[in-house]
Amino acid sequence: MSGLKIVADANMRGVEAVFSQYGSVELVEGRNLRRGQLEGADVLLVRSVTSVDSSLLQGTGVQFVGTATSGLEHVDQHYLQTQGVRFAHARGSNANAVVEYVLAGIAACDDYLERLLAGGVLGIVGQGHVGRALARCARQLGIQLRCYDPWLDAVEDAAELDEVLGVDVLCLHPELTRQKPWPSYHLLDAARLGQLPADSLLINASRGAVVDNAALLERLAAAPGQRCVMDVWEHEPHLLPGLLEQVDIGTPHIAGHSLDAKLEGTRMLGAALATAFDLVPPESQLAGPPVASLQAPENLQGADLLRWLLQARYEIRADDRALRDAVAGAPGSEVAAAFDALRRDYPQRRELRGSPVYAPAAPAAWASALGYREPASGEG
Ligand SMILES: NC(=O)c1ccc[n+]([C@@H]2O[C@H](COP(=O)([O-])OP(=O)(O)OC[C@H]3O[C@@H](n4cnc5c(N)ncnc54)[C@H](O)[C@@H]3O)[C@@H](O)[C@H]2O)c1
Ligand SMILES: O=C(O)[C@H](O)[C@H](O)COP(=O)(O)O
Repeated sequence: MSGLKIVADANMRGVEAVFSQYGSVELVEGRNLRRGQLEGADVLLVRSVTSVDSSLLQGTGVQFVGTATSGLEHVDQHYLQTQGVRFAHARGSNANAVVEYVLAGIAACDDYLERLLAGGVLGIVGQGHVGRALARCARQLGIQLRCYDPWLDAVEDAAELDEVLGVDVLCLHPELTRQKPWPSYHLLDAARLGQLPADSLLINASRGAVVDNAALLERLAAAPGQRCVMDVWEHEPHLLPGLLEQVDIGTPHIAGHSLDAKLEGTRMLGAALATAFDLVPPESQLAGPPVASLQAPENLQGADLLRWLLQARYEIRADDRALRDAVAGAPGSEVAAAFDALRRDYPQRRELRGSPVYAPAAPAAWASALGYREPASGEG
């Protein structure tokens, strides 16, 4: 079956290259997608900003929904199932991008990188694609870990939540769920925020509502030594007034937005559509342009060298500045549009993983931890 009508979020990299072999591709703005725009559509491809449920799909002919994301709470999967609509997601496509974001955040905040390399402890909540990838990388860097994911039977470096809250750097990577007995919604409420060591770093790159944002604002006011990196916000694209000013680094939900991750998400959906409709696999290989090799400064070693490597491809402070500049002085009603615009027009970011890097002073384990490689001879 081909000649499909495919409606896709315009912010899905490579979507025309992959999907035009299966039919016509119409690009739409995902945040405000309405049922009327799905007239005649067979396939709907979304990102996290589109709620996919009966109010969007009822009465349409959509037979396949794909989301180029890991988080799935914007999709009513039960409704899709009852309607016989096939569903695909892109879990794992952006895991490494988030890992690189988290490490860049740690490296950019005070001396947390030094603390972790000197025996400090990294806590990870959630051991799915992102949490496991972060744990694997941290182990290879020699960092001590405490991991918590009560939904899984086997977790390496497992610890109870109370112990995980007591670490130097706490990273949140659960999916957003209200399901009992272990909901992640408001997992960090006022009481649990109060359990964090007063000089610890909290990083949330999962979903905003995993942390009670009002309680976080109070915590940051009451514990001036508490550091915080926030990529996701409760009720985004709206921000709780005053919260951005209190966090050390704030970004507009772009932790997973490397070009490499976006292309991989599109590729995964193309492969899933081909399987669902028994079509030939996508022809497009969807690789980003080659990246120039990196050469580490010879005078750097230890944490300074690692910090250089972590920031060579991704400057997290630039994303923080862009968000602050965009919302500074903007009336509340314009903050959401500014937040969405930053995501829509996000600059091309490449991953360190797969990059050619010349860093002879780096321990061999770092290359496998971070996934970079030695440049081939003559590679520029
Ligand atoms: N900021 C970004 O750009 C970005 C990028 C990718 C993913 N995400 C978010 O991060 C989440 C994790 O991504 P992933 O790819 O690892 O998803 P995943 O589905 O592979 O893993 C989610 C994990 O969370 C665990 N979990 C659920 N409730 C929990 C709880 N109460 N406590 C601890 N663990 C719990 C699950 O058991 C699962 O192992 C996604 O669901 C998505 O919402 C954000
Ligand atoms: O869940 C995910 O995979 C990420 O949060 C994803 O990057 C969300 O970004 P969006 O789809 O809205 O661009």
